[in-house]
Parts: sequence; structure tokens; C-alpha cells
Amino acid sequence: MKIRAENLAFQYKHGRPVFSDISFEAASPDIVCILGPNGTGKSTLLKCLVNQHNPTKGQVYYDDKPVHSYSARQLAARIAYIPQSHAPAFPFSVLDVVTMGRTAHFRYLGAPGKKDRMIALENLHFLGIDRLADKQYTEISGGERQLVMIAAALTQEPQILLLDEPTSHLDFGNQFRFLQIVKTLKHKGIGIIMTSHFPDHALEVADYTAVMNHGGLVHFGKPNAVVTESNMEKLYDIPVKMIEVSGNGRKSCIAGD
Ligand SMILES: Nc1ncnc2c1ncn2[C@@H]1O[C@H](COP(=O)(O)OP(=O)(O)OP(=O)(O)O)[C@@H](O)[C@H]1O
Repeated sequence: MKIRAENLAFQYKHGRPVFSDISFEAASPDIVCILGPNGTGKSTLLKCLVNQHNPTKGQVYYDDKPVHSYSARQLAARIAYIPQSHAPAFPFSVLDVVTMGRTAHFRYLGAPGKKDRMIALENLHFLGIDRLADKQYTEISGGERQLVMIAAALTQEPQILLLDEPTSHLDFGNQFRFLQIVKTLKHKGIGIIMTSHFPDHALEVADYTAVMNHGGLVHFGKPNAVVTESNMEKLYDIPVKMIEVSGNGRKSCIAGD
């Protein structure tokens, strides 16, 4: 599936324009990592991409059809979105929460079947959190919740997965494991658009890095071309060094002189 943003602009009611003139294109299984300082509009852009916000100008297309021409159910059968915060409302079990990810695939009566539960269990296993299945969603940690939401999004069987800071609550090990999962999803054909505060995440997994600064998109391209010392110094207003890891061409971005 292809996603295309064309000249997007957005402004909150009574607010200043967040961004304008954002255009880019990607197709599953591309991985796009969006970087940018706090408040530059990364979450707002994702919300425009999934039709939660109406752009003030411009249009989002999936497979060349405007996003608003899809019904909510049609869209949910194709794309999954995990927002930055997802406070638990009801004490459902983790398995129930993950199974609900299949809602767009339920039959007319709207109840999950055996197959839906099986897919949910498979995804809990894929994310290494089978042990949480019977726990209450309201009684697990922030990082566990983040992994559960990813499992729920995967049970949706999306063609494109949009993730807003998916690693924000994950420990060092789970961040790395998550990036390996992202690569596995790519091999399964799923496209991913994720935001991150870590340039290394873009270097590790992305096919394209999008860089937002106040007002809009300032770079879109291959991570090695975009995540450079001078671009990152300008972006975050700090000294930055790029180092090569273990002589195999892998790079890492370090803050400081
Ligand atoms: N509901 C809202 N109403 C008004 N202004 C908002 C709203 N949500 C966000 N903003 C403003 O829009 C701008 C972009 O916010 P957004 O959350 O998209 O940035 P972000 O790049 O995702 O930030 P962060 O990295 O801190 O998560 C900010 O100036 C923010 O204050």
C-alpha cells in the first residue's frame, strides 16, 4: 500500500500554524522514521495521516485515494495507529485488549471468534509477552502497555503501521528488541511510519528519515544522508558527533563534543 502526503498544513483552533507544505511518499514495506525536536508537530502529522485531524490545507492519499474516502472500518483494515499515550480506561485482560485490535475484521455480530483470539495470542508471543495474556491491562507497566498496544495493532493485520514514539517507555533491551521486530515486520511486507527522539533509531531501521523542525519538514531522504553531524547539530542545537561502530559501516549519533 502506498501513502502520499501532499502539501499538508495544519493549525489548531486558536493556535499558530504547526506546519505547512509537507509532502512525501512511501509504500509498504518502507520504514519511515520521523525525527524532530519537541513540539515540532510529529504527533500532529501522524494524526493527519490517519484522518484524526483534518489538515488545514493539502491531502493524504492511500493508494491514490483520499484518506477521507475510506470508511473507518476500511481504513482500520489497512492501517493501524498507536498514539503516544494510551491511558487504560477499563480493566480488560491483556488478551481482550489485543483481540479488540481485530474489530475491523469481526463479522456482523461484532464478537471475536476463535481465529481472532488465536491471532491475538500469536502476536503476544511474537512480542515476547505471552505471560501478560491474563493480566489486567490497568495493572501492567508503561513499557508492557506499549508492547501490548503494538500487539493489538498487529492483530489488526495492517499494511501500514503508524507508531508515535513506540519506544518511549521501553528499557534499553526492549528498545533494541523492538527495532528488530520492526525489521521483521518489514520482511512480512508491513510499512512502518514511526516517530522517535533517537537519531540512532533512524540509522538502525529506516529506509527514509523525515526531519521536522518548527514549521515543517526540513529533510526527507536516506538515513545516512539525513542523519549527519551538521543536520543534527542544527536540529537539536547541541554539538553532535557521528561515530562508526565496529568498522562494519554502522553509525551512531552521539550528543556532545
Ligand atoms: N490539541 C492541541 N491543541 C492546541 N495545540 C496543540 C494541541 N496538540 C498539540 N498542540 C501544539 O502543536 C504543536 C505540535 O505538537 P505535537 O504534539 O504534534 O508535537 P511533537 O513534535 O509530537 O512533540 P513531542 O516530541 O514533544 O511529542 C505544539 O506547539 C503543541 O503545543
